[in-house]
Parts: sequence; structure tokens; C-alpha cells
Amino acid sequence: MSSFKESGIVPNGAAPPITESTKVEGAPSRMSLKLSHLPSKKDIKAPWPRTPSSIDPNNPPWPAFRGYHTYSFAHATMGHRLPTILGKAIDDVILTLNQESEEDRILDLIKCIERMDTLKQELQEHAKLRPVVDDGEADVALWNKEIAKYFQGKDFMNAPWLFAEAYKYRRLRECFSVSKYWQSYDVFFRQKASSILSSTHTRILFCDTFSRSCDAVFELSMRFADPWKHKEGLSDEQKLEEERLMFLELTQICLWGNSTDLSLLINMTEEQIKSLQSTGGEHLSATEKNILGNHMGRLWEIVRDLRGKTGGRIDFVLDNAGFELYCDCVYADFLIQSGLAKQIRFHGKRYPWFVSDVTKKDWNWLLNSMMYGHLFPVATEPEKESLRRMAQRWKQYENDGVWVYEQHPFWCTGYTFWDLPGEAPDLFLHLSRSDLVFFKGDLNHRKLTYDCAAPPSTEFEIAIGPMASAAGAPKICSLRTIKSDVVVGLGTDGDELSERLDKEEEGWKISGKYAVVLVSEGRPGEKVRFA
Ligand SMILES: O=P(O)(O)OC[C@@]1(O)O[C@H](CO)[C@@H](O)[C@@H]1O
Repeated sequence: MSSFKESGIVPNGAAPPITESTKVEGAPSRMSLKLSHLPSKKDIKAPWPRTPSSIDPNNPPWPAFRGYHTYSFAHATMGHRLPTILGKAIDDVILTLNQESEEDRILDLIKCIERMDTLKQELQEHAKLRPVVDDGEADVALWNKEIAKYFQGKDFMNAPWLFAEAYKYRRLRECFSVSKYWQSYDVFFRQKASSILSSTHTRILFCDTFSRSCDAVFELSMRFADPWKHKEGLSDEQKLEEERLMFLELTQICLWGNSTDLSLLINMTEEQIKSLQSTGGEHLSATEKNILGNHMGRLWEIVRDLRGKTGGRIDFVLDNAGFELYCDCVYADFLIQSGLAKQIRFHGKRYPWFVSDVTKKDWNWLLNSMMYGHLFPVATEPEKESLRRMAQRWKQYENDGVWVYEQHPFWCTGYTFWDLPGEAPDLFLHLSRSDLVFFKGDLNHRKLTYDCAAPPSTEFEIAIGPMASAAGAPKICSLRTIKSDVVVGLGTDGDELSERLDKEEEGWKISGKYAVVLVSEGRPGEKVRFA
């Protein structure tokens, strides 16, 4: 293992101090590191993983990903994707501005745009992270405490990627939350939900994943509009097998529903999206080989046993609106109809987050446009009817409290879930009462695993720390298509597999082609205690 001095890095990927001997005439003052300068995966021994007492948001258990790691996805996101996303968000607001007629509202919205411009500039100039303005949101204290304790003097590029990226979305929120008329404005709503009925021009500008997913949407609605029931004449054993197969198929549908994500879709053709979203059985068995860490067998055993045991409450910590949310609901619908679960609690975001994350407005939009909308003018009447019937049933679940939508402020903070028991004890206690918590998508997976360079062979239960080891930790399943650097849970040969993919398939960690379905048994039933 090369020493830190030789490799030019210091622990945890922090920029090395510039000494007299390393100073070069005319060299830029900002030091940038290449990923290849990080220790090789094999060398991640001491001092990693850090001892629990030395872990904090600026010092994850394994080396953090930071924006200044040139050629990393963190760098591409902080340096290129986020400014592009902000630029598109500004275009969206300008479109709204041009449709506004009231002077007060126009002036107020212009101020929002000015704040967005400032944020974009700060991002591009790698400005220091300032405290969040007190805009009345429930999370202000959580944000400012974290900034004061761990990120004083840090900027967009040298703070850990996860925190810096989340901070950008919080600052974007602030651009509107301090306004008079535009507090609930969602700059991403058009992207998430704009109707296929909008003009072609608008549709090209603001691709709408739900309407573009037309084929897959109807394939599912035509199959699942009728309440699910067993075929006639099956023995108990055959019934259980039928249920198991359906469960596994829908688990994969729910999983791969995550492979389309607006922030990555910018340049995809409709054909490419369709192939990602295909729900055909044949396609699913082919894609199972792309699930690199696969605990689906364990997952089925957990769910199978719920019915007899506790009455079955399952939680979904949601990821993306539109097509992914629709797949989540189809899955949740089956869990209720089959009697495997009695209640599903969905956890969404309080405000627009990472472009496509589900807010309450997106949730309502999905159910209401399935019920009353005209999203698919070319669809047949039976197809439209199948959507309406599903929406009707889902709304009934909501009315009856069988489905519950929640939005705790903690989900929109920069903390990882290692800090969930400490920073949101009420939420931890609440989750501890669930029989199984699904975490959907890449961002939730990053937060579960502290978004750091743990070796791919690291066991999931080790990688998620207190969410597995704390007393009362619920059973957890991460359904995630791999779209960023952190990869764990690949088994004992995981490091070799990852190295081979690094050589053979550049970009395999961000393509969404591969996935993991990882389960943690937790410590359910134990009394939750807070220090
Ligand atoms: O959470 P999701 O929707 O599955 O993915 C979110 C994502 O596209 O955006 C983040 C980077 O901006 C990454 O976590 C990931 O690549």
C-alpha cells in the first residue's frame, strides 16, 4: 500500500496541503484529484472503515466521494449536471413568467429567478456553503446545525458530494420559499408531469416520463386492473407458488421502474426508454442476471411470513415520480390484494428534490390524471378504462387508510441514514414499527450506505451501519438500479467482479443497466433506545 505522501492524498480524500515542494509556478491554487489517485479498492484497509466514534458527515466510514475528484461522477454532477439542471429550471420559470399577467406576481417571480442565477453562479464558482435562510421550513435547524458542525468553510466541490448536491436542492427551494406568491412552485413539475396533450414544442422541451412510458403503463394496467386472484382449482402449495412468482415478477418491475430517472434521461430516445422500461416476463428473466447483489429469495421469505405474523405494514421510501411511482403503486396494490400486507405507508418529499423525486403534488397528479386525465389520446378505450379502475381502487385505499402518504422533513436533508436514529428519532421510532421498509432508488441507496468508497464486497448490513445494527432497526430492502459510484453487497467475489466491470464496461456504475436488491434483517421488535 503506498503511503499517503507518495499517493498525494490524505485520508478520506481531502485535498493534500500545498507545501513548498509541491507548489508549481503558475499552477492553479485549487488542487484537483483524479479517482485513480484514490487508494485502490484492495488498499482500503486501515484507516478504513473508520471507527464508529470518528465517523461524521465530513468523514464517512470509507473515503468520501467529493466533487473535486476529477473524472468521477461526483465531479461530472457538481461541475456539469447540476449547472445544466439549474439552467433548465430557470428556463421553466421563464416560461411561467411569460404566462403571468399580474405585476406583483411577476416582480416576485423575477426575484426568484435572480436568486436562482446567484445560486448557479455560486455553484460554478465553487463558493463556500452558507447557512440556509430561515424560510419557515421544518428542516432549517437540521441543515444549519450540520453546516455549522461539519462544513464550516467547505465549498460545493470539497464537501462530500452527497451533502453538496443535497444542499444545492435545498438552496433551490429557498429561492422560492422566501417569495410571497411562489412558495410552492415546483421547477421540475413540467418535467415530471407535463401532459402529452401539451404542444409538441413543450413536449420536446420538457420530456414527460410518464406519458413517454405509454406502452409499459398500459401493459401493466391491462394486466392488473382486475383485482388479483388465484387461478381456479389450485392446491395451497400451488397457490403459494403462484403468489411467489407474481411477487418476484413485480419486485423486478418495481426495481427496474427506477432505471429511468429524469436527471439522467436528458439525451435518451423513446426507443431507449422503452427498452429500459419493458415489463415483459422474458425481458425480466434476462434482466435478473444484471442484479449483481440479489437477495430476492430472502425478500420473498420475509414477505411470505408477514401474513401469519404481525399483520403486515410495509413502508416505501419513495424515489421518482411518474413511471417509477406508478410501478411502486402496482407493486403495493399486489401486496394488499394478495393479503401479504395490510397497510402500505409511502414516504415522499416535502418539496422538489433531485429533479424527479415524488412530492405530494406528484402523488395526487398521478392518481388524478389516471382517473380523470387525458394523458394518452391515442390509447384505446379499454386501456384508458384499465387506468381509471386502478386509480379508483388506489384512491379507495387512501380513503380507507390502507395506503398512507407521509412526508417527514428528514428526507430532504443532507444527512445520510446513518444519522436517521440520531437526527430524526421520531422517524426512526415510526419506521421501527414497520414490518419491512423498501428504500427505492439510487439516492436512497447512497444515503443508506453513507455514499462512500466501501469495497463492493462489503455486506449490506455493514454498509448501512445503525440502520441495521440499532435496536429496533426494521427489516430493510434496497431496490436500486446502480446509477452512481457506491456499490456494496456484491458478495465475497464482489471486488473482483467490480474490477472486471471497470475494465470491460466503462460507465457501468451510472448506466442503470445493473441493479441490487439487498436485504437487511435489522433488529425488529427490540426496544428502541436513544442515547
Ligand atoms: O435516486 P435516483 O433517481 O435513482 O437517481 C438519482 C441520480 O440520478 O441522481 C443522483 C446524482 O445526481 C444519483 O444519485 C443518481 O445518479
